[in-house]
Amino acid sequence: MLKVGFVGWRGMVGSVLMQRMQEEGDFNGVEPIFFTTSQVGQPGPDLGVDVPPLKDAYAIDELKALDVIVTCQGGDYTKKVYGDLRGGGWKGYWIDAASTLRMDDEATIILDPVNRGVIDAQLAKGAKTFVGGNCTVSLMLMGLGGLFEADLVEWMTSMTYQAASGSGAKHMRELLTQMGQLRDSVAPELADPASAILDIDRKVTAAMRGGDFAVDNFGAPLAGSLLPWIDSKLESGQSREEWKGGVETNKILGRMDNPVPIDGLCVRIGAMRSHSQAFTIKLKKDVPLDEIEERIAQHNQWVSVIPNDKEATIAGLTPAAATGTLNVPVGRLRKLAMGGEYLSAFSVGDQLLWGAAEPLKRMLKILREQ
Ligand SMILES: NC(=O)C1=CN([C@@H]2O[C@H](COP(=O)(O)OP(=O)(O)OC[C@H]3O[C@@H](n4cnc5c(N)ncnc54)[C@H](OP(=O)(O)O)[C@@H]3O)[C@@H](O)[C@H]2O)C=CC1
Ligand SMILES: N[C@@H](CC(=O)OP(=O)(O)O)C(=O)O
Repeated sequence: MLKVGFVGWRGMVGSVLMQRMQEEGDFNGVEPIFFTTSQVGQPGPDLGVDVPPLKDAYAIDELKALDVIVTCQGGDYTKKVYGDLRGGGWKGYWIDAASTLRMDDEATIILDPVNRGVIDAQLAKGAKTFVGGNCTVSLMLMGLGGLFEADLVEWMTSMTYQAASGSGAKHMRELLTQMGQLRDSVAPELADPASAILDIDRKVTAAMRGGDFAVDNFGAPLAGSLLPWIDSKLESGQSREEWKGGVETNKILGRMDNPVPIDGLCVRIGAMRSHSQAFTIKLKKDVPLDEIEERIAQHNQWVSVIPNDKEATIAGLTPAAATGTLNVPVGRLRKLAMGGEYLSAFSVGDQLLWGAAEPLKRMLKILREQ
C-alpha cells in the first residue's frame, strides 16, 4: 500500500482535492498521512477512518518515509523542502500544485486526458516529479485538446477572463465585499424604481474610488471593474500568467522543440471560481466547422460543444453554469472574417477542479494503478 503524505490539504485547492478523492473512493489502497505547517499534533481530516494527528510538514525525516507526497501548500513550501528532500536522497513521487518546478527538466506537467502518453513515457524513464499545470492552460487544453491532437493549430491567442479564486481565498472574499459595498452605496436608490440611473452610477463610481473601498488584496476595484494584469512582469512585456500560456502548453504537449506560438492577454474579472477564455486560432488548413466541432467534442468526456447561438451560449457557456462541475463547455465556434483558417472559440471551466485539484488526484491514481 502506498504511503501518501498530503501537505496543504486544508487550503482551498487542498480541500477540493480531499472532496474529490472522497467522492471517488481514492483513499482506498493508500495509507494517507496528513501534514501541516501550523497545526502539528491537531486531528487530521474526517475521512471516516482513523488518521494519525497532523505531522510537521517541514520534518524532512518524516517526509522521507513516504512513497508519495502530494502538496497543495504553495510555491514557498516547495522551495523550502523539495531541494532538501531530493538532496537527501529521497526517491519518492512528488505531486505538486505550485508552479515552482513546472518548467524544470525533471518535472512533468500533468494533464492526463491530454498528455497521458507523455506521463507514461516519463514514468517509464523513472521520472518522479509531477506538477499540475497553470489553470488557464489546463482548462484551455481540456477544451481544445482535439485540435492539438490533430495538429491543426498553427498559432493561437488566448484572451482570458479569470476568476478571483485564482488569487486565493482572501481575494474571493474581497470581491464579495466589494460587491456588497457597491450595492450598499445605492441601496435607497435601488429600492426606488423612479430614481435616476445616472445618479446611481455616479454614487457607485464614487464608492469604488473612495478611501473605504476594500482593495487590500487586489490593490484596486474588481467588482464593477476588471484588472488587465495577473502576476509579475517579464522582460518580454508579458505578464507571467501570459508567458505560461505558451511555455506550459508546449511542455504538456511534449513539443517544446517544435512549439505552437500561443500568447494573449490575461485579465482578472469578477467571477468567483471559473476561468473563461476567448481564442483566435489560426488553423493549419481550412477545416470545415462540423469537423472542428466533432474533434473538440470527441477528445475527452468532459468537454462539450455549445451551439453558436445566443440561447445556448448564455445558458451553458458561463461561469455560473460551469462552476462546481468538471464540465468544460466550448462555444462561439465560428470562422472569423479573416478567412477559413481563422477560428474563434470561447471556453469556461472551474479553475479549482481541472485547473488545480483534478490533475493531481488523477496522477495519484495513475501511480496507485502502476
Ligand atoms: N488558488 C488557485 O487557484 C491555485 C493554486 N495553486 C497552488 O496551490 C497553492 C495553495 O493555494 P490555495 O489552496 O488557494 O491556498 P490557501 O491559502 O487556501 O491554503 C494554503 C495553506 O494555508 C494554510 N492555512 C492558514 N490558514 C488557513 C485557513 N483558515 N484555512 C485553510 N488553510 C489555512 C494551510 O496550511 P497549514 O495547514 O500548513 O497551516 C493551507 O494548506 C498556491 O500557492 C498555488 O501554488 C495552483 C493552482 C491554482
Ligand atoms: N495564476 C492563476 C492561479 C494559479 O495559481 O496559477 P499557477 O498555478 O500557475 O501559479 C490565476 O491567478 O488565476
